[in-house]
Amino acid sequence: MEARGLKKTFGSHQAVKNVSFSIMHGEAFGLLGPNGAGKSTTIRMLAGLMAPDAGEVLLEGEPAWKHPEKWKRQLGLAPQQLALYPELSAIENIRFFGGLYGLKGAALSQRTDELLELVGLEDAAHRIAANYSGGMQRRLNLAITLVHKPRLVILDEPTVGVDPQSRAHLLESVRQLARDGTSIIYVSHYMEEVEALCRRVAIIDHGVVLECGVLDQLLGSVPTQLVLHVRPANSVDPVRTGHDPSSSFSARLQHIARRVDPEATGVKVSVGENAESLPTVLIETSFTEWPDRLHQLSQAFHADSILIDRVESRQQNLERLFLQLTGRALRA
Ligand SMILES: Nc1ncnc2c1ncn2[C@@H]1O[C@H](COP(=O)(O)OP(=O)(O)OP(=O)(O)O)[C@@H](O)[C@H]1O
Repeated sequence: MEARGLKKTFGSHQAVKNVSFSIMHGEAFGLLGPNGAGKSTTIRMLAGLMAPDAGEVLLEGEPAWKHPEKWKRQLGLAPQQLALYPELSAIENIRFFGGLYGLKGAALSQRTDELLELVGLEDAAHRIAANYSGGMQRRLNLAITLVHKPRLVILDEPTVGVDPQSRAHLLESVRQLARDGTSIIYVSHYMEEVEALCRRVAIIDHGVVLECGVLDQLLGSVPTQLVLHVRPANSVDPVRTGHDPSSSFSARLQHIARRVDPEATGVKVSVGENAESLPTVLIETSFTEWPDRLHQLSQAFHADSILIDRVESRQQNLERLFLQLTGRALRA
């Protein structure tokens, strides 16, 4: 499936300005962005629930609107708002929605059993959904989405507000789907879920795709960060005795940092960062450069009687990629 140049405006608000990406057969694709980025609007257009103002959705290279039956059969959307009947049990819900897709008899019974097992609701199968926890309702929502065995499943924030047990169940169900060859678009603002499930991602903000590609490659463009926790080697530590304000130690560090990195491109001194309120030194470089930088700094510190207590490596993750792309935290 491909989204090509999708646009959507509500009144004067351009919710989706220009969104393009494609999902390949059998892949788990993450659509990531903060609240209000335009994710739900995009997937509504992908699922044919909303017409774009411009652009189009392609299914196997053909405009999807030309084949509405195929579009409906091949796609399953689990929306953020639950789409189930609370007064029916899990079995009744699955059977009802299965019936809408023409399933009946032994095939419907078998599919119902498979789905109850996939989402782990066998024990609660006969209880009415209104009495389920929020997480169990989300799991039933997923089962209903899958009833017609769609080849592509779109999951819109499937774990928002669910308990840890249901979250684990949902994530395992998604992994199982992926193992079985179902294509998945996983929409979320939980970076760790997208990192755990998806091979490729698109990062969307203010209605545009900021980055799209293989997750590992995108993360490779995030600079390596090492935080050096340092202290003066002298036992009569001026910082601790109060004779010397920590700013003077900080000034020593600044001086060394500028000697090692005159352009101030990758070595920063931050004041009062660690538990002892001592300054820390941040090295930010490409993956290949950090060993040289660390070596230069440790030699300079040694010459100036400064000890490195600890070196902490910060993870290259989606949170930092988003920060690099937008200058903002993803959760903001
Ligand atoms: N039917 C609508 N009418 C008016 N504005 C809308 C409508 N649907 C969405 N919007 C607005 O469009 C923008 C994008 O909304 P959308 O729901 O697509 O974002 P999102 O990335 O899915 O965020 P969230 O995770 O909060 O749902 C938001 O500013 C939202 O308020």
